[in-house]
Amino acid sequence: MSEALLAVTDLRKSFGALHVTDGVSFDVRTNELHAIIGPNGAGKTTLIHQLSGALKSDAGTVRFTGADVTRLSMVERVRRGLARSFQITSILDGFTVLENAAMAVQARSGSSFRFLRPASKEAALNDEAMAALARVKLDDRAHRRAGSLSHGEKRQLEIAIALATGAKLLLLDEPLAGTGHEESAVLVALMQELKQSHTIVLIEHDMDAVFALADRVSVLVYGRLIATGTPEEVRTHPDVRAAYLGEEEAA
Ligand SMILES: Nc1ncnc2c1ncn2[C@@H]1O[C@H](COP(=O)(O)OP(=O)(O)OP(=O)(O)O)[C@@H](O)[C@H]1O
Repeated sequence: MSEALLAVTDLRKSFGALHVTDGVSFDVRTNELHAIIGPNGAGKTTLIHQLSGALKSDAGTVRFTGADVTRLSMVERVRRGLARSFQITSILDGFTVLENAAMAVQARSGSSFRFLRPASKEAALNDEAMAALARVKLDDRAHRRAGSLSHGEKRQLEIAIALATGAKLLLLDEPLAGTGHEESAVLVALMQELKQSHTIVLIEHDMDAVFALADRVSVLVYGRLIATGTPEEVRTHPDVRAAYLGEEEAA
């Protein structure tokens, strides 16, 4: 767990006069779960968009597997294994769960299945898609319409879609938002398991989940990282307690 899979240096993004990402530098090591926390409006989602390529950075660099990807599009970053778990809106409700995952495999592999005849091509796509669904424990829902899934299951499907793209690093933006207690427990267990094989950058407001899952935590406040460390280091950091975790934690 030492090599940096993702290295972010002095990243910047402004909207008008508002410096939303204000010189952010951090790295994510292979096979770590790195959580980014911060108060509402701190700039977490903007940062994730800059990492995924959904938003162009004004300045700074993003390096992934040693290569500079700062100017690459989102599609090119996904091809290299940097995938954001897409919002629920990107799930195609009218298609089955399996078809949704298979489309992600196809988007990634394009040419790699070209030599197969159509029937075996479809079988190969479906095998990979089923493997991704099995990873998120949705294989028993494979033939249901995606629109019939519960909210939590849709979150699982989003993660399966990211896995099906062949992601090495998963960018997860508030996967627990809007989930109930049971759904949230399923997703936490899933992330616990996924971090054995994947590197994960997690944005999450649920602090119990963050402190249970994260190897390291970075704290973003007004577009700047005020601390990066183990959950314990961050929890006891005086600036973090003052700026973010609040009086009840500091008491
Ligand atoms: N496209 C945009 N144009 C103008 N301002 C924006 C834009 N996107 C984000 N902002 C502003 O940037 C700031 C950071 O927003 P962002 O959504 O990145 O924060 P966040 O930490 O993810 O917040 P939350 O925890 O509430 O999801 C906010 O003040 C927001 O209003």
